[in-house]
Amino acid sequence: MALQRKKREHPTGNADFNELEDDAYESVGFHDHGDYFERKKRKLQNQNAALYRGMGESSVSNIFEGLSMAINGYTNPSYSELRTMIIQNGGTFVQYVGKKTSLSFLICSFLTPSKANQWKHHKVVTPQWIVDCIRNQKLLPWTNYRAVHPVASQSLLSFSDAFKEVVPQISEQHHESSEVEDQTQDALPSNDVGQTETKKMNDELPNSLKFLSRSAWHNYHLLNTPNIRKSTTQNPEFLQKFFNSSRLHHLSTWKTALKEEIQIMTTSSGLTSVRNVKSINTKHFIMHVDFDCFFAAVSTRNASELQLKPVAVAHGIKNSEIASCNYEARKYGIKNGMFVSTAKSLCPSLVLVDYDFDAYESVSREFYSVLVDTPNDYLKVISIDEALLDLTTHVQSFEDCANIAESIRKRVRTRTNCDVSVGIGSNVLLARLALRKAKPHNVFYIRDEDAYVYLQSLPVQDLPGVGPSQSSKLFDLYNAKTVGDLQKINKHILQKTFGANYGLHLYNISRGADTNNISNETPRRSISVDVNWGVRFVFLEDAMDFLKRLLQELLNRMSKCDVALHQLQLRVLKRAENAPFNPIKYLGAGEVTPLTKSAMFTSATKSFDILYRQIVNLYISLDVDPGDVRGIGLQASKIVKDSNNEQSFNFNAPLKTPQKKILPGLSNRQHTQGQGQEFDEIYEKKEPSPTDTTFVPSTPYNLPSASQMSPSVLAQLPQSMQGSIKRQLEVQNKKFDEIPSKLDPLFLKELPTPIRNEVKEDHEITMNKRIKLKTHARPNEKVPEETVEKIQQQDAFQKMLRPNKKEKKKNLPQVDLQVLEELPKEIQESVLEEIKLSRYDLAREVKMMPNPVVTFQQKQSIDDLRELVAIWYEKSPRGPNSHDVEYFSRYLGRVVREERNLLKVQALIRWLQQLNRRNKVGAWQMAIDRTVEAVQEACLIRNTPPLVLL
Ligand SMILES: Nc1ccn([C@H]2C[C@H](O)[C@@H](COP(=O)(O)OP(=O)(O)OP(=O)(O)O)O2)c(=O)n1
Ligand SMILES: [Mg+2]
Ligand SMILES: [Mg+2]
Repeated sequence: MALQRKKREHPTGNADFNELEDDAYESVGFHDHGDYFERKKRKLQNQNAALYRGMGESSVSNIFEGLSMAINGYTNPSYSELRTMIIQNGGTFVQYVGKKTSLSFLICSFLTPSKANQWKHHKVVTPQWIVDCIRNQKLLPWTNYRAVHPVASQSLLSFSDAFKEVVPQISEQHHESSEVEDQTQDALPSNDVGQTETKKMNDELPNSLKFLSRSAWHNYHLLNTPNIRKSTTQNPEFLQKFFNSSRLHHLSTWKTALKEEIQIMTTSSGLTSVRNVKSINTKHFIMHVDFDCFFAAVSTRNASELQLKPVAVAHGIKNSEIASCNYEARKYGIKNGMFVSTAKSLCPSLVLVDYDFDAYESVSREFYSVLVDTPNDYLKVISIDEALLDLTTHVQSFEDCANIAESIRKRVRTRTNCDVSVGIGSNVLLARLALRKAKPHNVFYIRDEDAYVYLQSLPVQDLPGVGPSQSSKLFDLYNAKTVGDLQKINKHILQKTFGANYGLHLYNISRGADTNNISNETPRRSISVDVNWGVRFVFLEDAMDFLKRLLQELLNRMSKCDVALHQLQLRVLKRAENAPFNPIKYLGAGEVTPLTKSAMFTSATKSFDILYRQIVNLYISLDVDPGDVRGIGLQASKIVKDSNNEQSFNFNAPLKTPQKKILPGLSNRQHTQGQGQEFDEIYEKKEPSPTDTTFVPSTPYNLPSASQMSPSVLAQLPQSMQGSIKRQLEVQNKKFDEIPSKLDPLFLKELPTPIRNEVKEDHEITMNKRIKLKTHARPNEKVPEETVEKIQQQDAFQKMLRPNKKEKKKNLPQVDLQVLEELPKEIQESVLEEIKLSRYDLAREVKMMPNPVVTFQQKQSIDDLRELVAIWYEKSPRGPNSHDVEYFSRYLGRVVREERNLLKVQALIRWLQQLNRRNKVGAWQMAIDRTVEAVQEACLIRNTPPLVLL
């Protein structure tokens, strides 16, 4: 092909940029980056002009003639090589893209998801297209070189469809739907992103993506498919839709609502009189009522032809779970919770039906109204389809109970067209075991005298609280498979093996004895929001964005209950090591490792800003790669009524025992709302250990535990302060005149290390001096232990009000309580404000909300700052100027102290570390060390734990 040699016009006109050249090539100090961009722009324009001017000699072909092209991001070949190739082969190079429509091609290796979205209707090709076109001397089909994959030609799943995944309204259409799902699965990047492939991809990646982990990288690709993206946490409407479509969320919300309603109904109608049956000697008659295959039965209640066929309720696609299947389906071995694909392999004619949440709710209402109309001593909501009734004062025998049960069954059947089964026994355990036998469509009771023998044939796992680990231990150690085998094991041996309490529990339940009282309601102690489906992040910012939305949801729920929290737990499900990137369940969590981290707040809070800041810290300290997050949740615990901040919150009953401590306590297991059940199982409902807990001083007066409060000191305080402190002490349920003998070790343990050390040190140093002074003891005289302890306690409290050395330097007001008391109230308050500030910097946190954003070279977003840093690094290959390092370190320090944005600081330092990872330039490493040092200093000043930088 003959090479065309002709002079072409500069696309931006024939402007000569020579006169601008003087300063365009000067070296640039880091602090001058504002100018840097302007000069860079001019420099490039000059280079383009030069290229066009000299084209007469260097033009090699006209294959790109008439095409305008721009380059975006990091490319290989480089930006300038590509630019030369385009121009030399007849193309028009567009440096700054104004209107996308006038551009023929955008050349780039990768686009960020948002840019990919912006460019989805344009021709975006990889640099390889330019290279190959030139190599072949013709325009090759660009579609083979797409950098942005088109919105899939496959049928799209709308967001809600992705939850429904298919919409077979009692139909055989699921075959169609499986196809949709299969295509979606095809669109998923394969689980195994091979090393070579990763390397190849990395070579072409722009800097912002180069350092992504394999899992984040995988998610990046996954999320490039718009219909998948819509179904994940990346969708701003995700949470709302998730909760609307989540069966577990519905189940838990219904339960809470039902409990409240039933309590109101039974109290107002006077039907429930649990007090009548208090006596432990009374023989009880307990009834356990539960719908047979609830969802499946409700969904088919008006389709009699389906009732004889095997039917299951599920979202429809093969990797979704069966929520409920009818008893026809169970004949094939199908069970609730099984994957659709497994169920279909067991029974190919299985009919899948969709969820009908409204119908479940209305059927449940009918059911509960039947129960409320049944005379009873106590009615306990177990779930939407299940309840316990205590009939003790209304019946004489099991036969009476069975008659009532039959009547309940009949009435429910008439009203709902669905069946319930009923189990009866003298305690909850026996009623529950009887229910199992009664199912489906029946009533069964176990008399006390028959219980021992009846239980013998049951497998040990049928007993409540006997899980796989206990049953395998029983089998391994004692060859015990059935309850009969268990009955033969000596009580003491059981206690030795399983601990005193659980051993005794096993011994009792194997004999049908159950000490659980039906009316034992545990007060609600926590509220949580958890999401374990559709969670896919690429960048840290994705996780943070989502956590913001999750926190808002948690606060909405808390506000409905009118509570504030003392403890916040961040729960993360991390992809288990070696678990595939694509779990079997579509966008599910797959095999995960649960991680938790908690923050304690000494005074209850519901402030978005305070909580969000802690969440950022908690997330950072968990140090999970965003690409590996498969589930994420927040739990508010140690909740208190917001209005008076004094009582433990309880939905169901008046407060039994006020919480002993505000500080990390030893409360019992927790109840949760929301998507919590599954999470709680995963997290084993355990209280966080102190090492998992960050202590966040958020109380206006950061009290030592109540045990350290001296009444005489309290009495000296101004009225306003006394009131507040007393209220806090009341919550701690301590009498003011109680002075324990020792400093509370738990309190010390929960303080952040620097503060704990300070408190300890202070004690040690001052102890001798003060004790001698206070007791007027002679140098060698031994002061009684008791006196020493008392003085120590008073010191601990006084210390709070005493400015430390740093504060003295800052000329903060010294506190003289008598003077303070005499001051006008406003001034008192402002002085106290200062004290607070000096002690834990809390006042500043509250006053400064929202924190001022500290800008740097007029930039404030992490992305912009990263770009600046990248240019800085690129421009200083042998190391940065020391002034620039100082300048940057000071800036980061301010971000910690003023903007209080640890996330930003962490992102920037990590970014620098990443930039330097490849070349390992010593001078840069020193610069990084210096910035880290500056940041840690700032953390110290701010009194926050040191930043985790790995
Ligand atoms: N992990 C769970 C537990 C329950 N459910 C829903 C579907 C059930 O239909 C309903 C009631 O739960 P049951 O345990 O009572 O199960 P079924 O009523 O379906 O069957 P059974 O006849 O064994 O009670 O709650 C669910 O979707 N997911
Ligand atoms: Mg049921
Ligand atoms: Mg049930």
